[in-house]
Amino acid sequence: MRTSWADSVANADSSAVAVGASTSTTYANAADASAASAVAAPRPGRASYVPPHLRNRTASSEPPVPSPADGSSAAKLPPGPAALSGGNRWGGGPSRDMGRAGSVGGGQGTGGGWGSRSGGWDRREREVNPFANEDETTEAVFDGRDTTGINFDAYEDIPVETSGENVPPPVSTFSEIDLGDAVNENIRRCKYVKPTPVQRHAIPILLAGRDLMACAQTGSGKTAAFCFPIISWIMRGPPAERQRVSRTAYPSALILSPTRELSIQIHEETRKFSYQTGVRVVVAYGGAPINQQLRELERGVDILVATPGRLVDLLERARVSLQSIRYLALDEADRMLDMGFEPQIRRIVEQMDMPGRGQRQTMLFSATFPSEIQRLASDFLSNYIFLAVGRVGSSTDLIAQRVEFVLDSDKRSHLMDLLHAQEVNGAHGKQALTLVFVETKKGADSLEHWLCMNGFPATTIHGDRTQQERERALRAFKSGATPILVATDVAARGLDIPHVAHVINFDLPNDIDDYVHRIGRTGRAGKSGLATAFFNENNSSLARSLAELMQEANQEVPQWLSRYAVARSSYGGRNRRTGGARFGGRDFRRDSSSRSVGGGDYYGGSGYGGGAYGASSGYSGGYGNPGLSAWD
Ligand SMILES: Nc1ncnc2c1ncn2[C@@H]1O[C@H](COP(=O)(O)OP(=O)(O)OP(=O)(O)O)[C@@H](O)[C@H]1O
Repeated sequence: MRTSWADSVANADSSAVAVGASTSTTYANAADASAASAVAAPRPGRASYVPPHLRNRTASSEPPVPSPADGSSAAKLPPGPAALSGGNRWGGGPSRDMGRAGSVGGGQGTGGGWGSRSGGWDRREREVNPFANEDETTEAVFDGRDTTGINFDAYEDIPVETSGENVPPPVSTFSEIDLGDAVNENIRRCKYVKPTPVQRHAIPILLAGRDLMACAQTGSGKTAAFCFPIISWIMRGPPAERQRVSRTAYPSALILSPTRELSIQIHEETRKFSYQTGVRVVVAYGGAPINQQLRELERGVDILVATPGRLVDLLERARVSLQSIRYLALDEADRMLDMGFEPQIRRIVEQMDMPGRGQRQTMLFSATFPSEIQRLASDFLSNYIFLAVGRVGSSTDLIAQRVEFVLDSDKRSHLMDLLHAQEVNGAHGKQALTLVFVETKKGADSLEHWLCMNGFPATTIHGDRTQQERERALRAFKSGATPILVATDVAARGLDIPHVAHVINFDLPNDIDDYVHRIGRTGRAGKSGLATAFFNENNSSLARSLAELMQEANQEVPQWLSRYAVARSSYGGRNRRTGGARFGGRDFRRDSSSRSVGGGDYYGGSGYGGGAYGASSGYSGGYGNPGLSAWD
């Protein structure tokens, strides 16, 4: 495999520049008043992994921890999945939570006292601190720019729509939610001051044990929205049945994501959120040696973060069983259910040993949710709530979008002009990161080479690179050692890279949702960002949806683009977004027309109808063909 020149440079540099996974210094001063440090207790001498719900177990005669007088903690807790079904749905066997610290009399089997898990943390003292060093190093490289341009209040006025039966009310603060002391402490460590809108709505819904399909803008904190409830539930939940078949791991929660890098990132985030809770998180993804992942699994796992391909491998080897799964989260759920992935997901969810819908809690999250995919997704959900924060599939107003008409033959020189201008005016700080999206893996290699030859430090990430190369490239980019990353869609979704100032769509995607995810790599967590797209005749099928999207996001639409959009419409161009300014927080269940098979979708177009999704969208190549795909 080729090793990129830039990577070698970056590799050398990165020994001097440690990479911070996620910096949020803007949220300094965060201190949830109710947060209190979890107290580590002496470690009992146990050799094998013990799941969190059993770790505090002492003598069965231990008195229950009394409920707080003010009724906080347990009193505030809504009934969870177990309570909803009248007890332990998963365990069938004898109750194993007797004497567990935090087990409160009168609870519904779930107990309370989330913050009182005060003993028996056999692993906590050895746990590597996932917060170590991240702020100082990254901020040193980025010149403290994280403190500028923050506008988290930008999300305040965002329209929110929920549908479904008995939707639990939203909360305004983390302390209202009472996720437990240890999680609260981690929220403080993450410097999250208050929940984002999707968190305000989704967390209470999930804590109430409800299934959820949630759609919220890129960079708006969806990861924490599903991680916090999962961690809290596992900390306090009823014991899942664990048949100790040798070497088979029985996770309680499964988080699936479409790319290796995203799974790695979710794992890192989840480790932070669950630090010192005793909840053990393991990641499994393709392209990396399986033996190490097997060893990690053998040590025990509560939350398994995985890509579908590697998970199927582990299931086939009987090294993982899904029979104890109580929480299933699909991140980038619309991608997980598109043509490339759906069969694999169905196999994992419906044909292995995972409890059926209604027997587990299922949560689907994405920034885009085409109605056709919603329809498919409903197979996995039970009496679910649909939550839309912002316009479904819209970009945030925080991202300034520009579209320029550039012929293919002029793209490179135009790119160079942009990069030079960026360098000269320093508009985005001294270490602004630029992410350049191209359509093909070959195109990515060739552009990276050309940039490097012209003195621009670039690296690349795509499906033909080894996993090691991919991770090295991403590290070099994140750290600023190689501030230009040329990428295919493998980097389009979910990646949270704090200092991306500019996303350039060198080649526009065929599908507007891909555009939404790509530009969403900038303008995250309330920060502003810039997205530039090179448009020409070859992209005319995207003109209408692009113009509408820009309009919705209060961006100036060039007249020439409007003309393309109109021309496209009059030729009956397919467009999923002809709903225009209509609020996209729409549950497909409420749109009777969307029920007809092959009919128009919510957006008024027919792009998704009759299976057009995927086939017409460029997914058919890279994503649709698992053999060629990096999506494993
Ligand atoms: N309550 C909060 N306060 C401050 N920052 C937050 C909060 N919640 C999340 N963040 C930060 O916001 C950033 C974006 O979060 P996240 O990656 O979960 O977004 P997302 O909605 O999943 O985006 P995408 O759709 O691109 O996957 C992260 O850096 C995260 O640490």
